[in-house]
Amino acid sequence: MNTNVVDHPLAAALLTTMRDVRSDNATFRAALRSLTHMLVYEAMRDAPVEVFDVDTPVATTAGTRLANPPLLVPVLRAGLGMVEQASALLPQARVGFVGIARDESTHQPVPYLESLPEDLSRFPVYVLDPMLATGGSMVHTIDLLVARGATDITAVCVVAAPEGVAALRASGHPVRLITASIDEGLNEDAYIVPGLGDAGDRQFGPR
Ligand SMILES: O=P(O)(O)OC[C@H]1O[C@H](OP(=O)(O)OP(=O)(O)O)[C@H](O)[C@@H]1O
Ligand SMILES: O=c1cc[nH]c(=O)[nH]1
Ligand SMILES: [Mg+2]
Repeated sequence: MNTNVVDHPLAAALLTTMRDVRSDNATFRAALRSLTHMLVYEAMRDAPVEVFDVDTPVATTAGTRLANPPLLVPVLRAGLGMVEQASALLPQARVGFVGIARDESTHQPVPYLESLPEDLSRFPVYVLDPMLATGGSMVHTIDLLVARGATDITAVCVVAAPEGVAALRASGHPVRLITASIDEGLNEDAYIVPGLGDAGDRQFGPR
């Protein structure tokens, strides 16, 4: 599995704002939006383009556009804070939704929403979720995508735990990972250390 840790001072500063326990909900959401911009920008670096003629006010020249705009899939709730910025960068992208809430005691993913196109065999798919902890929620999401024919999947996560990276790899699914950090690991509550807490709660308040 290909893993790309975005190494950039601006990304590191935004991640620091998100980690900081003193950042309020609005500050956290704003930093997540800006960091999503950087992660998606990096994730799309090698996206195939097609060339077409475009008329400037002066001449005709070669323009480019994405050959195959992706499907964006935010994992609710926390992934909602990433989708507006990703859509702004990719105005032709379609958006599907998956809702999963981790069980606090078992740490297993509990799915509650699935709204996806029937056939994903034609789309690159970008899954948006700030946190990859045990990997259970991401692997469940990717199971859904693969069942609909997806073969080109990118997980865009702000923070990943080594355990989550290993789970993604072990799933054997066709996925690559873009993240701003691979942290130390998980604590006894399966929270990422040092992490940033509960990314859903920090944007929207406790469930
Ligand atoms: O890798 P895992 O161990 O599955 O944990 C990661 C999941 O936990 C968080 O969601 P959460 O269940 O807290 O739901 P929320 O977004 O509604 O807060 C996060 O946004 C991921 O979806
Ligand atoms: O650290 C963690 C782990 C799971 N979900 C979160 O939001 N944060
Ligand atoms: Mg949460």
